[in-house]
Amino acid sequence: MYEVKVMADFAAAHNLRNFRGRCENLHGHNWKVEVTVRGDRLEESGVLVDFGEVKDALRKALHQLDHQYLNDLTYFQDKNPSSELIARYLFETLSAVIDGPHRRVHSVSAWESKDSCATYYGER
Ligand SMILES: Nc1nc2c(c(=O)[nH]1)N=C([C@H](O)[C@H](O)COP(=O)(O)OP(=O)(O)OP(=O)(O)O)CN2
Ligand SMILES: [Zn+2]
Repeated sequence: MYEVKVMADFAAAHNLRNFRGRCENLHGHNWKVEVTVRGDRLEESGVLVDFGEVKDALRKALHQLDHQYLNDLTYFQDKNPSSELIARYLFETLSAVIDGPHRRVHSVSAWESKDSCATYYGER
C-alpha cells in the first residue's frame, strides 16, 4: 500500500450553533488541511498520484471556503462548520475528483490550531 499526503490552508470565519461556549460567537481560524490518498498500484511513472494533481484539487476546494463565513455556505446550512464537518465536506469534494480504480482519498484532517485537529475517514 502506498500513501501520498498534501497540505494546504485557508482562513475563514464561523460560529458553532448550540455549542454552549464562546465558540457560539463569530470568530475565525487559519485552518491547515491534510489530505491522504492511498492505493495499491503505482502509475507507470512510479507515482501513486501526482502531488500536483492532489494539490490542485485541494486548492480548488479550499477556494470555496477561503475568506468565507462558513455558516452561510449551502453545505453548512443544516450542520455546524466544525473541523470534523469541514474535514467531511473536503473528503466528499476531493473523493469525487481523485478516487480511481487504484487510489482513494483515505482521510482528510482539518487542523484548527497548531494543537487541535479533526479527521474524517469516510464510511468505508
Ligand atoms: N471537536 C471539536 N471541538 C471544537 C471545535 C471543533 O471544530 N471540533 N471547534 C471549536 C471552536 O471552533 C473554537 O474556536 C476552538 O476553541 P478552543 O478550543 O477554545 O480554541 P483555543 O485555541 O482558543 O483553545 P485554547 O484553550 O486556548 O487552547 C471548539 N471545539
Ligand atoms: Zn472556531
